[in-house]
Amino acid sequence: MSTSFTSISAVDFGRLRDPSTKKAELEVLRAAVFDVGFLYIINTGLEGLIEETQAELPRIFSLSPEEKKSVQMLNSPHFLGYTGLGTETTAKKTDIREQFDFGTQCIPWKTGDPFWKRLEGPAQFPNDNVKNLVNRYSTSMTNLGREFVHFVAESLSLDTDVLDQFLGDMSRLKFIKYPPTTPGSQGVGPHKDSIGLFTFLAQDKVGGLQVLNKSGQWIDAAPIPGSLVVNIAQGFEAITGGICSGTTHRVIAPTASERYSIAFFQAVRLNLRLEELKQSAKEIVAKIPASDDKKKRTVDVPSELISPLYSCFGEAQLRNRIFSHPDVGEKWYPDLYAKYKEQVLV
Ligand SMILES: O=C(O)CCC(=O)C(=O)O
Ligand SMILES: [Fe+2]
Repeated sequence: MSTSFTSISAVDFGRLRDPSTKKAELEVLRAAVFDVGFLYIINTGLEGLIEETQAELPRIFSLSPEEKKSVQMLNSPHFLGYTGLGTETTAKKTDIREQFDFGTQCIPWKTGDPFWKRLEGPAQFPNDNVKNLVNRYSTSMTNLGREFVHFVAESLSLDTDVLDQFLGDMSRLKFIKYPPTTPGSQGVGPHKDSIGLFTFLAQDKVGGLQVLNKSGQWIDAAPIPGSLVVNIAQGFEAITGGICSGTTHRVIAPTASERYSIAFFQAVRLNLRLEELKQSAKEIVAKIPASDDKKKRTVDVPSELISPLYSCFGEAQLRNRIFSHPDVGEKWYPDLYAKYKEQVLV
């Protein structure tokens, strides 16, 4: 999707919420979502909560190694918990960051449910303060995310709630710390967000986030205090038949001080099947402002979400998680790990 943009637009939620300015701002939103795939949203009303949560991150990451280990992701069949430095690889290089993955509250998997439903379950919290903060932040982001997809639908002159049918139950929230390191190091390597419909990211003041345009240039997504950076994830890519592909991005590791960020991955409904998706997405795809040439374009990076190998989004996402965290995948899903290892994405 990414054209040769050289800057990233800011979409003003205040103007979207005001009937007298909404129409003009929906145009800005439409161009940002459908031509670039990356944008800032400002004036959401969540500036205070974002600031408060950012301010807590240094304290949370300075918990003792024992406290972190007690909530490690390896404990969780839902891929929720703490992962330490150097355990993640993107684009064949080791990422230099540590993370806590949480999930929004949901009805957990029970015996008899489909196997992929086990992706959803309780989060692990190191203490009650973190639990309260995570739940408060997640609730606000869930509401904001729903409001955002309503505006996206309206920007295409579609019914406001047309995208609601794709929303899932358990969104994922990730606290991330990048420690300072040698110049030119990889915080996280070039990637598209695999899980979710859209990602809503709050970065601190340090910088380092970059977005790839179609000419192969890395464009800085410089910090704007109180804003959220929003980008298309592979769920929305699938809904648009690949026309709106996720935009590749990366983080250059900081050199002088820690960098902290908070990523909210908006859930896609796990029981969504490919056939059902194609059918229900038709109306949306027809309205997307792209050339016929672009409409025919297939997705450039293989995506589990639109592969016929997997029965539904839930299975596709489970496969994705198993490979992103092979130690967790092999521990909790040994049979699937062995099966998926043999498959090549088509
Ligand atoms: O930390 C950031 O600014 C971006 C993180 C990111 O892209 C991701 O975790 O998917
Ligand atoms: Fe990302």
